[in-house]
Amino acid sequence: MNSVAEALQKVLENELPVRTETVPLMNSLNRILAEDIKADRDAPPFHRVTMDGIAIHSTQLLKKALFPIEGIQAAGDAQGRLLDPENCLEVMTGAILPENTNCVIPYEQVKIIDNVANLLHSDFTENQNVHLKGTDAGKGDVLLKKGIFIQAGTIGVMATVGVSNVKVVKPPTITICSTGNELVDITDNPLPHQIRKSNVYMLQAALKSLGIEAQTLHIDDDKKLLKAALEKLLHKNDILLFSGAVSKGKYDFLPEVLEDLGVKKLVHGVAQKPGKPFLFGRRKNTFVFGFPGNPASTLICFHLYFKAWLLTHLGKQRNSLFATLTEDVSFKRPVTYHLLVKVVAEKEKILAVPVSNSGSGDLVHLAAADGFISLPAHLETFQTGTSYPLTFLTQPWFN
Ligand SMILES: Nc1nc2c(c(=O)[nH]1)N[C@H]1C(S)=C(S)[C@@H](COP(=O)(O)OP(=O)(O)OC[C@H]3O[C@@H](n4cnc5c(N)ncnc54)[C@H](O)[C@@H]3O)O[C@H]1N2
Ligand code: MOO
Ligand SMILES: [Mg+2]
Repeated sequence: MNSVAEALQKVLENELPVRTETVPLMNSLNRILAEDIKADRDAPPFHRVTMDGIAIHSTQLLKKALFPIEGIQAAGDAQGRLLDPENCLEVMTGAILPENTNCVIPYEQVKIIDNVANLLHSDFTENQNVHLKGTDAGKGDVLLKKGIFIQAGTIGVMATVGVSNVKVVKPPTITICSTGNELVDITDNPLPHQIRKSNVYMLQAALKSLGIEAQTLHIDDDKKLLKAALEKLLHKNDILLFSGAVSKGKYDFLPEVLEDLGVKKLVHGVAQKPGKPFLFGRRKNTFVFGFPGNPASTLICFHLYFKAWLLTHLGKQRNSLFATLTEDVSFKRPVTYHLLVKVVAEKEKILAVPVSNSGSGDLVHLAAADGFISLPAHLETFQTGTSYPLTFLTQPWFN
């Protein structure tokens, strides 16, 4: 059986062809940037006043404390000029610094009587309270690199350099398929032996938080129906996400039907808990992920294999993160144990507090976890204070 690292490697080495599209700026939120964004001028574009007050020339500070006011430079006014260096101009935050001045003194530190500003002290320096032109970036500098996830701050940067349409990665076409005769829709009243198909909604939500809308389809545990549905799905999609039907049951037809349809199985079975029967295969440029049906197995495999693969090929730089156990854990089987945890920040450490649960079918405690830490297969005891790789379930763009 594959180790987690081997399975991940076998998934990651499959190239996902990437398409791009240009969208209006506001439609780019939660998408991946597909072009570098450069500064169209210096940032800031002019010497920007950062406090409301008076602007003077700093050479006057040693000579005098009284500065007659010549006028006002407001934000939005074209650059004015101080005519007499012994005078001052009132200036407002956001204004361009007037010519012949180089120092801004806030109103709180002057007293104005009869249109003359009296400095309360002389402890000011050149460029004080001035955000100098080009401090943050020069014209032509790359401000945003392709491959980043577009968030509010990123939108702000693009707006400031006048990008109204932006090139982003086009999401792949994905269908999420549930399998199982026990499953009913969420609007149905399940009979005692039935459950609602929660995995479909969970996967749809996980994709949505990556900015991807997916279709859904339910297929009953029937080999012929599954084959007919799959034949169509393989033609219409870049990616198929299945939940269920990948294990050893009499009605777990997915592996066999995929094989019949020429889908090459590259992974089936991983030495991990949960998620042992995880399946990954491809037919040409259509990729199939078979997540084991138990909810925790489905969501953990989604993050560990599918998301890792997708983001890698969409050009997103990925972070690795470790979290420190807050209690001793033992797990005696020689497989990687993905332990659900709450994540707590304490001083410079990220702590992983185990979330007790009754196994991979326990959706209630899955929802209470922030993520999972992966405890290596070659150890049986994991002591308080030791650290392990953390995958977030709740911070979609972090890992
Ligand atoms: N003899 C063996 N039995 C099982 C093995 C094994 O190795 N040998 N593996 C176990 C493991 S581990 C898992 S995980 C499950 C995986 O099973 P399948 O992927 O075949 O999934 P199903 O049998 O169809 O369903 C399992 C479980 O999940 C529930 N489920 C399925 N889809 C949904 C959905 N959309 N929403 C909510 N819940 C769903 C389903 O009702 C079952 O309870 O197999 C073990 N068995
Ligand atoms: O994926 Mo299974 O948990 O190991 O039930
Ligand atoms: Mg099964």
